[in-house]
Amino acid sequence: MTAQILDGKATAAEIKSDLTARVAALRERGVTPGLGTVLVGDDPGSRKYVAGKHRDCAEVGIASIERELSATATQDDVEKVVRELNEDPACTGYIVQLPLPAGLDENRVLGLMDPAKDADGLHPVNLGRLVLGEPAPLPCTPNGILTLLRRHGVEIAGAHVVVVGRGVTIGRPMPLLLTRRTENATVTQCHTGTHDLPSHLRRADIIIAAAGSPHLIRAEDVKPGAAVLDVGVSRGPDGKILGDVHPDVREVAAWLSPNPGGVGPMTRAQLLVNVVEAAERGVG
Ligand SMILES: Nc1nc2c(c(=O)[nH]1)N[C@@H](CN(C=O)c1ccc(C(=O)N[C@@H](CCC(=O)O)C(=O)O)cc1)CN2
Repeated sequence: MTAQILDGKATAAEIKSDLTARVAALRERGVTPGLGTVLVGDDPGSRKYVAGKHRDCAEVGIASIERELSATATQDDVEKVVRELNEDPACTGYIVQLPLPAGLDENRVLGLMDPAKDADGLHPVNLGRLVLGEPAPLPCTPNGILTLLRRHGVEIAGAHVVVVGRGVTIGRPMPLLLTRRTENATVTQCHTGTHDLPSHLRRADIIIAAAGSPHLIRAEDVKPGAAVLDVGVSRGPDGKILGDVHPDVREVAAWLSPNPGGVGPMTRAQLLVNVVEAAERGVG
């Protein structure tokens, strides 16, 4: 078996094309959605992701508001920018690029954001709403993964999904989305403390690998016919992306998300969806 590709790049392009029409409709009503980003420090990966977000904005007609702080920025400096974006009427939604440099309190920064402008769905109020099943902006990578599966016709209802990872952007919220009544998946959450990871992986219909551990998921750990989503981003000595999934998995899985070109573009597309939805809510 050779896996079919879960093509994030093509799916994100479809989403962006739909959003372009919705943004044009908003602009006709005098509303220009604006995405703010807060980038702290000089991590090249974070810089690249933020630049990509603004390129996407330009593509669909969303205005960009960029705030950059140096690696020596203090907690107060970051919080000041967050307060400014909370008050800025041109900013419909914004994100604080994670991770923040060591020494800064990420949770405190996220908690200071206006939940109505939280384009990442990572504010504690919005994560709480997700737990309670109330409407909220959804975290971009988990929601992007669901969209990617749905648009390729991969059955989620009744599937046994193994999520590997427990970080705030993917691992924690992913099972919350998958176990909603609209999705009806059964989830096993694994992490660095899990004993005998392969025994869990082998029972999965869908594997979501977000551990940041290069080639952690090997072909022999994957049930033939499973769908495998590679979310991990590590870098080889040449700077190229090394995903969590070994390339041989292609011969066993029925569906595989490439990395790059799979979940990453979907994360960016879902961010735009959150910004446009916030602007649409604003006009009623
Ligand atoms: N505030 C947030 N911080 C972070 C998030 C997040 O959702 N919100 N997720 C990740 C990084 N991320 C978005 O910010 C992100 C990661 C990857 C991509 C992407 O398009 N990747 C490309 C490859 C790019 C490359 O060559 O490096 C791909 O997969 O094709 C976009 C966004 C952590 N921080």
